[in-house]
Amino acid sequence: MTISITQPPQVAWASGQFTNGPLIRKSTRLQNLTHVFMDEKAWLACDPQQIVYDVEMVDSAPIAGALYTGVTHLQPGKVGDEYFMTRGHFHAQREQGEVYYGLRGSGLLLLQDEKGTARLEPVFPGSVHIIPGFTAHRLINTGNDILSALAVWPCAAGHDYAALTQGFNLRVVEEVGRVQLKEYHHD
Ligand SMILES: O=P(O)(O)OC[C@H]1O[C@H](O)[C@H](O)[C@@H](O)[C@@H]1O
Ligand SMILES: [Fe+2]
Repeated sequence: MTISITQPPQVAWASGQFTNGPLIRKSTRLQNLTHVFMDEKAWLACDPQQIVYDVEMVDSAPIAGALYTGVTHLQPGKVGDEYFMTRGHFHAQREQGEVYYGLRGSGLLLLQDEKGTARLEPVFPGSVHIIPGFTAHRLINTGNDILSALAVWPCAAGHDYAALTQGFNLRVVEEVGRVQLKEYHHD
């Protein structure tokens, strides 16, 4: 019998930084987020090269039944008065869920079902978010520090961005120094 000990990937809980493991990294910049923020003029006035979020995920084989693990690091900032956020998506395989764990910073997880009903959960170090199937999800950074959250999701889930071209119905903005929610419908 041969026994082998394999070093697993390691993540530092306080920062969400991986220190080991086969990793894939992807940066999303303001220029990649066309029609994502409400204020088009403010978006055009921003530095297109500015990174909004980085995703670092464990490079695992997408075989049947497998899961992906990754950390999203969302920068603090705003476009106009709207806080930085991820693009957000439905899963291509709609029934597939996902789990997010807040690691650092503070923000909101926006969840929107297929009828367009939206709700929010606060994200903070240690928060656990069960994202059901048939639910679009987006992270929003309402704090002054990087918001980092670890995600675990089925490889089979895939991403469907096109289904959200009308955007999310709920927007999170800063008004007179406070976090405010706004209903928003694309015309
Ligand atoms: O795909 P986005 O909406 O840009 O979000 C960025 C990433 O956030 C999380 O880490 C999800 O688990 C990933 O599947 C997703 O790709
Ligand atoms: Fe997802």
